[in-house]
Amino acid sequence: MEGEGGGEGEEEAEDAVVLSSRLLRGRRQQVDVRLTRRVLTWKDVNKTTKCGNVGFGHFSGTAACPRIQVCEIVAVQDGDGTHPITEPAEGEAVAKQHKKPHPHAFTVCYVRRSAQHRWLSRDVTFCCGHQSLQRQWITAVQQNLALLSNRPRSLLVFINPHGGRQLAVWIYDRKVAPLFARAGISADVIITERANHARDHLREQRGNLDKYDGVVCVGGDGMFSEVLHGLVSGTQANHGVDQDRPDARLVPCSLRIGIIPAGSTDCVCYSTTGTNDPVTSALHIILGDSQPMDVCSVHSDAAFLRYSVSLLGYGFYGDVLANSERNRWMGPLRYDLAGVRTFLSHQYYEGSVWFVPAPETQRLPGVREQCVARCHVCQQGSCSEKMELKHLSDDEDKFIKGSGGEWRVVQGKFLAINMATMSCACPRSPQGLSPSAHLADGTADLILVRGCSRFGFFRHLLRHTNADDQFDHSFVEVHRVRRFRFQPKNQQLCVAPEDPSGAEKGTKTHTFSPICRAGEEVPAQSTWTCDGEMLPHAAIQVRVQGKLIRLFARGIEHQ
Ligand SMILES: Nc1ncnc2c1ncn2[C@@H]1O[C@H](COP(=O)(O)OP(=O)(O)OP(=O)(O)O)[C@@H](O)[C@H]1O
Repeated sequence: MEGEGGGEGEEEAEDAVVLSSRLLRGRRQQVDVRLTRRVLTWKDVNKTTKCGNVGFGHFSGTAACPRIQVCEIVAVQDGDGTHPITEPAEGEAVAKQHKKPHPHAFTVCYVRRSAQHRWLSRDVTFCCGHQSLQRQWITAVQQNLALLSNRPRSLLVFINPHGGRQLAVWIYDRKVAPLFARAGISADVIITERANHARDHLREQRGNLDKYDGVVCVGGDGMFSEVLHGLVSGTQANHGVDQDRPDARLVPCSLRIGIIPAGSTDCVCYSTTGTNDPVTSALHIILGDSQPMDVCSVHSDAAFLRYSVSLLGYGFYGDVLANSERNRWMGPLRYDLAGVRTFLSHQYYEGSVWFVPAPETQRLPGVREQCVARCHVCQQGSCSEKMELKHLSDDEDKFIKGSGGEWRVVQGKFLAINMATMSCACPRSPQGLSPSAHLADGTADLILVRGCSRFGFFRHLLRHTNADDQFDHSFVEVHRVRRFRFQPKNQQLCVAPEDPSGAEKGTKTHTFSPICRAGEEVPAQSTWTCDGEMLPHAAIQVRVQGKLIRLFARGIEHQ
């Protein structure tokens, strides 16, 4: 990450003062302003507060001595910052417009943290005594910013005008484009005209994407999935990798992906930034952070089906999606309706689940340690990302062949089989489906919900929305896995059990519900939901591909 020094000498260089002047902050406040390679800071000359003696880089910012990390500066420009993107209060904006700008002012736009992981862009304006000093300051800050090599300069942006509440174009034009422009990012924008437009464009143009530093999708998880498929498939095609082979080691994508949330769920965005706020996401993109992410490749016996980064769900979640697709016209409300219907049907499905567990060194789910920014679990083996990927894959093979790594099997009747490659947090479930799942540790969490009472299942679901442990039920088991297979028991006549133990043994046939009556034939197979898209196969095999993509995101910061 930018701003992290190497040796002592380098740290000293980063703390050496690049420029220091007495300026006016706004119109009246006299401040001493200092710029190092890492930090811009200032202190009120009329206040006696000590801001650190040697170099401003060593004190933490206070109200009296604010401090901005250079790597969190969005832009510097001349003028007094009457820019609409900082969204000042209405009266403030009007008042500012009527003020005559100071002739030698310059404004620094930077990231400020707000509650619940939201980032805001804020301006601070300094006024210089003469033009040459103003130019000196602007040039010095710009030169510092130019050293931040991770920042994107050129982006390809796809906007889905039909996602979520159909506000994607408005969100991009009003909240994101002005920030990109201010940060000096050029963007080629494509408003999609049909489903899979973005995916097909990325595949077809895969030879012409070198001019971009990344691809941004403005939409929901479905839109992200399109971009993911376009980039991953294109990369494999470029490298001659046959993605139909379930054992193929996929080549990581070189382009990073940015997500501007404008969908119904925005789970990928929420799980990687901690919020679903377009301005926050735009700022993550501008700062050029990199969050590696695991991707699951999903195959049927015959061929490649899809990639997944969040939830593969069979049974409950598969049925919710199938039911909700019929009511797309209802918008996000369709998920509530489908959720209630599916819950009331209380349907379970029989089959066999095989999995290769992750090595014991990798923490098991249940330990509520969240994946956070610069997560030490995901950073294990801190060589280059490509080396790390090779490392993981080699380990994986040894592990699978080795004594502790054989496939394990669980058979039974399941209300839900979920495989979460990330926490799957979203505004409705802030902890997510698997709160301690990691974004880039090469594993996924397999959550098996066996037959249980309707009340028990309700309690389990309810715990997704609060801080209680949703795995703390006798009918839920969780495994951290690297590979997974599912085979449904075909044409099984399923009967909802009153007694969960009866369900486990498959003996009890008494039913309790007017919705699912005794002896009523229910479909023997559910469908899979793969990151919100339906899969037409019940029998699948899945492999976690470690750190296959990178997002423009920092991960969730401690607050
Ligand atoms: N121009 C378009 N017309 C119709 N469908 C589109 C278009 N562009 C993209 N799509 C498809 O729309 C689907 C839904 O889009 P998106 O994910 O943006 O919104 P959402 O489904 O409301 O949100 P979420 O996936 O977060 O629940 C995606 O599967 C995408 O392939």
